Amino acid sequence: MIGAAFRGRLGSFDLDAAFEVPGQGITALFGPSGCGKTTVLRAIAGLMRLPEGTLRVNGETWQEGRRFVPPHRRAVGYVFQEASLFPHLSVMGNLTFGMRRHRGSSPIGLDEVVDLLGIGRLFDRHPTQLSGGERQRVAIGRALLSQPQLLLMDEPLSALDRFSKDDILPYLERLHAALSIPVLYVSHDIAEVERLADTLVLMEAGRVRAAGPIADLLADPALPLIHMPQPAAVIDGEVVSTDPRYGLSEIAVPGGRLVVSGDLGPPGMRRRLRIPANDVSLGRHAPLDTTILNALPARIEGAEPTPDHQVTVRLALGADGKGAALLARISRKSWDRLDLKPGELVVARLKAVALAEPAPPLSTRVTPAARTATS
Ligand SMILES: Nc1ncnc2c1ncn2[C@@H]1O[C@H](COP(=O)(O)OP(=O)(O)OP(=O)(O)O)[C@@H](O)[C@H]1O
Repeated sequence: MIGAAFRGRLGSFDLDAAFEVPGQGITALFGPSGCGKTTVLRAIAGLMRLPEGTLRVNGETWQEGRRFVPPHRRAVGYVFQEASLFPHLSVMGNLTFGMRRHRGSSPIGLDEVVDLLGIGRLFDRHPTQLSGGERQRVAIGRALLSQPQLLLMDEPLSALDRFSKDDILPYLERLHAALSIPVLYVSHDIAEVERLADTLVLMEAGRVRAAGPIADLLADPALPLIHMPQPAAVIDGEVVSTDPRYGLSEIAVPGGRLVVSGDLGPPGMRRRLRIPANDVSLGRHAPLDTTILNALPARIEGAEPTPDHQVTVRLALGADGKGAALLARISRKSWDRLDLKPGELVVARLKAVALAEPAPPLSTRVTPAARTATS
């Protein structure tokens, strides 16, 4: 468990942010520019001491009352927007600088980091000879080799162009799958957050508006995320089977099974699906004759009107309405014509193409089992 509460004033900015999140997985600190995300991260690293603060990280107290563990005594890896590599050192020199070998029960080895981040062939190069994405991968590797108990990432992709971002995201997903180190990830890009985060801390003007599992917050009618122009649901599932003849995979999700384009890996592999609300339509009956592969029963939980004559319908998959949260954005006219109401059972139709996360460029993903085998 990571419990943080910070209060203080920075110039004219008032911070009063408190949250408690799981001590594992990726937690995104998300919110508009200037809401205090970086300030919270710096306070967690101990780089800034706010007058009132409490911080506990997986059983250790780093700040409380007069107790303040100095930054160099906190086992934190920090990755900044721009990779701050030592220009005079090679990639290898940068990776091994400050490398700690024995901390915790399961130290991360150089080979494992190099393999996870795909940086083996860069060893002899200097930072000026690397692309932005490569530099950032090396910076992440260096942070991991300091054997952190907590990895802090402050908009690690924001200085990269779209192409480099797409290049590096799968590596972050691999880290997520392979390592047990908790990550606090600052971003104001919802697409990044939807793809990576397990938990979301939603910040607004120095306060924490909400904190919890990302799937819940995305579909919460009291929060602004569902009212974004293109809201989406994220659903974590597991590969059941693949069908190479049609290039499809079947994914078990809470409340049903979905057919997704592409080979998403061997049975049992965890996969995250992002389903834009605009790609979901609703009907009262299962379609008899359609090109749509996914038509699942779902219960209507509620509906939020939008300013442009549409309705964002909140659904829970499964006939019992106990499955994963799903969103559908439909026209106000369709909502009225079908006379839909909260509590009713409908059939949610999803376009198969809308389900796949961007195709993984790596032929395999490292699973937790693989890490256990190598550590
Ligand atoms: N040392 C400081 N002195 C005075 N004001 C500060 C200081 N550090 C940050 N601020 C102010 O605190 C507010 C929050 O800044 P912070 O960098 O934490 O926001 P952010 O959410 O990370 O923003 P962005 O997404 O743009 O990076 C801003 O208004 C900033 O100007």
